[in-house]
Amino acid sequence: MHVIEVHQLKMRYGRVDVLKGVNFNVRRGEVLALLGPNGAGKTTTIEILEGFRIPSGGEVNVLGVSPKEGDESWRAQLGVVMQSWRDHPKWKVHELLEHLGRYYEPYATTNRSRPMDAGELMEKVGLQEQSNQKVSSLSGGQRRRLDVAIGLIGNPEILFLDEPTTGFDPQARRDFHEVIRRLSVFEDTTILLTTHDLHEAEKLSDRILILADGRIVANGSAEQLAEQVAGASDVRWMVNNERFRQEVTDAPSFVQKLFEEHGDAITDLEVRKASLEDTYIKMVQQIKSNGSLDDTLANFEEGAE
Ligand SMILES: Nc1ncnc2c1ncn2[C@@H]1O[C@H](COP(=O)(O)OP(=O)(O)OP(=O)(O)O)[C@@H](O)[C@H]1O
Repeated sequence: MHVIEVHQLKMRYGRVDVLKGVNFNVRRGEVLALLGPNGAGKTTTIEILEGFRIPSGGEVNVLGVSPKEGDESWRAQLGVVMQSWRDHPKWKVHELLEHLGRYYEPYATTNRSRPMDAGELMEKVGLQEQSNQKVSSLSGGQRRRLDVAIGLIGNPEILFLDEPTTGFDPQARRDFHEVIRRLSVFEDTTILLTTHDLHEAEKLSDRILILADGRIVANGSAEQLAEQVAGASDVRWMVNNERFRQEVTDAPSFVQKLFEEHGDAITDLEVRKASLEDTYIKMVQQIKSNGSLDDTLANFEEGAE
């Protein structure tokens, strides 16, 4: 079942078309990463799904409801972590979470208890030591952990995270990844996140969408995206102390031919699969220089979930 459906979504600010017809669906329990260069329209897309912006065109459904018509009980099923919040400075961390949690009490269901326990949540996001601290006294990374906790307090069906790990130290990042994995596996929470950290996207998500030039230009797992870009593997080798390097699509047969040709003269052979970063950079560069993707890369939307 699709809990998010986006069809021909368009958004125009003044004379600029930021979204030119975006299509994608998300299944329950899926973790989806939305990637794209600065200004591509990721926040715009997420905020339309949250009901905070009205699109210029197209159809959007979140839990079967058009966000602009979503009522309080619809909203209570969503968790939202926006790009930056600087609110509630005088509240203590645990008081704020308990206070916000009370809003969700009437929306508990047999399948989903609401709210989450504030104490357990603080532990989950690593804020137990700051429980009695005022929000204004938190560091940037601690404040971001609180933002994530605020997004989770209502035990949401769908969690929207806009660059959630900005300012996280490596341990906080790892803890956060664990929280997301557990939510997806044990709570069947659907998660849509934006990030500029491609390792994070690769590690966390079941599926990746790349938004560029107002459209979804890639849609698939990190491996599927790499396969769609020509030269999916990077082969490096040495023959007679001379270094060689080539990008190839079929690494095993290329390496076999190398050995047939040079035999034992080959040293230092290395085959590296294209990383998500390689794929991403290649796709975005191609769009910048051509205004579109090559035919080989185009029409991802045909196969969009
Ligand atoms: N309220 C607005 N009025 C006019 N233009 C806007 C508005 N909000 C966003 N934009 C423009 O729309 C484009 C997309 O912005 P958006 O914040 O959605 O991009 P993004 O992909 O989230 O970028 P980033 O990675 O930098 O966060 C940008 O060019 C931005 O300047």
